[in-house]
This record gives sequence, structure tokens and C-alpha cells, in this order.
Amino acid sequence: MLPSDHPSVTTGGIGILLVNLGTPDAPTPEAVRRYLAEFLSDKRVVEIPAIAWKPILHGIILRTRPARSAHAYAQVWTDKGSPLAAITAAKAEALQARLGQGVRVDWAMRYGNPSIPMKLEALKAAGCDRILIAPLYPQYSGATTASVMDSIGDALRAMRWHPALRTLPPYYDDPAYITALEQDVAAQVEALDFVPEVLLLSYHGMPERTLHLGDPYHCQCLKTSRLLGERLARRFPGLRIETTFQSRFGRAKWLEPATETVLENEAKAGTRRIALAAPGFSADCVETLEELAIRGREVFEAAGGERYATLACLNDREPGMAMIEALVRRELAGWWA
Ligand SMILES: C=CC1=C(C)c2cc3[nH]c(cc4nc(cc5[nH]c(cc1n2)c(C)c5CCC(=O)O)C(CCC(=O)O)=C4C)c(C)c3C=C
Ligand SMILES: [Fe+2]
Ligand SMILES: [Fe+2]
Repeated sequence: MLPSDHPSVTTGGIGILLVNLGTPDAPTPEAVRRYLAEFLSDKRVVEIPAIAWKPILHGIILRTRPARSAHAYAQVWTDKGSPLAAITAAKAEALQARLGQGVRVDWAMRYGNPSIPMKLEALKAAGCDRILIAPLYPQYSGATTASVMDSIGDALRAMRWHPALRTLPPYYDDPAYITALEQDVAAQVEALDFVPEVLLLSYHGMPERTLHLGDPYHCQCLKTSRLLGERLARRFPGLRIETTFQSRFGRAKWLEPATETVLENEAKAGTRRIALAAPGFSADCVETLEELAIRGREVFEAAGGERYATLACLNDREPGMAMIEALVRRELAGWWA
């Protein structure tokens, strides 16, 4: 009997696996420690030889950071759990509704739960022998996009019978993404009860060294900003748009300018009304809801700023979902109408 004829094996299905970074299971120091231990042991994320990094990670970082980060998570936790997980789940559900029953949409996290190997196995068990892996990172980086594929590779190594795979390319300059951002950001700016003088486009940072080693992340962020900036300049002629990098981690030099520094300098230089958008995050998370919305405001106001607003990420609202639908339909061409 040929394997494909085996009566107990269902095949012929198409799956889509949306993947995001990952998040702790609870806003507690213990859960955050487990999550950070996995995340910060990934050589794609911390590119320091293990012999030098392990003592720092286990001796200092995992002893001090979990309590501080748990406090940050506790301030943004929802009744559906971590915002990043809840919104990623909502995106998968919304995409499933848009695509109908011809494909099976699921989601996974690179670190923590639900894991990529577990969800890949589940899609296969449900009969999907063609699977589109869709990392929800508009801009490619080794630390995020490539790390997702490392995990897919690990999962495949444990499988005898692989599904066929495709991957969603980075979409940092895709007109569908730029249009979604333009619509979503413009609607939110118009709904503010003040007129911002400056709009910061804040991206997650990376060590500056990764840029010199050839990581395209920085260039892709700048291109997103240029394309989005050109669109927004037509709608808001008086609005000054600046690109910044947030979430510095560790002692190495990170991409600049740092969001926090710019917030302080803008206020000191006389800017009174500012808005922030985070186009590199497909879903709101601790980095946008706590670092930008809470701590960023404190920095800006302490330096003399008066009006401050952080705009929501694309999340599971219409413009962002229309974009993901268009992107995945394009990638499924030939597999599915
Ligand atoms: C959007 C792209 C991201 C890149 C690029 C990225 C690189 C990167 N991150 C760290 C360290 C941390 N990041 C943390 C949280 C976090 N990072 C991203 C995205 C990118 N990271 C997201 C979406 C989140 C939020 C997760 C959530 O649960 O909501 C954290 C944990 C939070 C904390 O303790 O402050 C760390 C640590 C490095 C070192 C890095 C590049 C090398
Ligand atoms: Fe990060
Ligand atoms: Fe942070």
C-alpha cells in the first residue's frame, strides 16, 4: 500500500500558521523567568558565545529582570491573557473567517506557548500537507524571522513525513502593508482630541552590530518609514515624522535614535503635542502598551511635553486583516484559489 493510500492518513489540506514572538504564560516572575530563559538562550537573539553569555544570563539577568518585567506585564495583562497572545489568536480567527473553510488557520509562538513544533504537528495531524508559515514581522531580522524558521527546521527534523512548506516573505515595503498602515494611522490621528506636531514611528531596536553584519532589519524599517511618511505627508502636511528604535536591551550599542531619548529631547526642544505609532509590531504587546504608552508618556511629560498619544497597532482590525488576507492569498497561489 502506498503511504498516500493509507486509510488512516488524511491528506490534501492546506494550513496557514501565523507566528509571533511569544510571551509569558502569566504576569508573574516565575513565568517571565521561564519565558526569558528560552528567549534569551536563542543564539539568534543574543549573539554572544555561550561560554560568556550563560553566566551573565543565569547569574544576573534571570535573577533581576523577571520581577521588573512581570510588573510591566501585570500592567497590561487582559482577561484573555497576554495582549500579544490574545491579539495573535484574534488575528488567526479573523483570517479564518475571511478565508472560509478551504484552509485551516492556526497560530503559534516562537517562545513559550503554543509552540511552533506543537502547532505544526497539529496541522499535519489535521490533514494539512501544504502549510504556509507566516511570521508576523513586516521587517526581516535574524532575531525574529530567521529564528522562526530555525524552530520550523527543528520541528521538521523530528518528522518522518514532512508537509510541503512555503513562507510569507517580509512585507515591509508591500503596498498592501503601507496602505493598511496609512489608513489605520490616519484614522487614529484624526480621532485624537489634539493635533500632534510630531509623529514618531517607533520600531523595536536591535544591536547596531547586526546592521554591520548584514542584517536587513534597519534598512527595512527605514524604508517602511519613508513609504508611510510619503503617504502621511499628503494627508497631514504640517506633521513632522521621525523614526526611532525602542526597547534597548543589554550593554551593547543599539540602533539609534532611541525612542526614549527622542521623546525627552523633543519635549526639551519645545514640542508639546506628540503621537507615536509602532509599525513594526503587528500586535500590541508589552513593548507598545507598557514601554511606549506608559513609560514613554512619563518621559515626555517629565521633560515638559503636554499631549501624548500612542496609536494602536494594526491588530485584528479591518485594514490589517485585509492586508494579511491579500498577502496570504498571493502566497497560496497554485495551492488554493
Ligand atoms: C518586532 C520585532 C522584534 C525584534 C527585531 C526584536 C529583537 C529583540 N528583542 C530583544 C529582547 C526582548 N524583547 C522583548 C519583548 C518583545 N520583543 C518583540 C519584538 C521584537 N524583538 C515583541 C513583540 C516583544 C513583546 C513580547 C510580549 O510578551 O508582549 C523582551 C521581553 C520583555 C521584557 O522583558 O522587557 C526582551 C528581553 C532582543 C535582545 C532583540 C534583538 C537582538
Ligand atoms: Fe524584542
Ligand atoms: Fe521593553
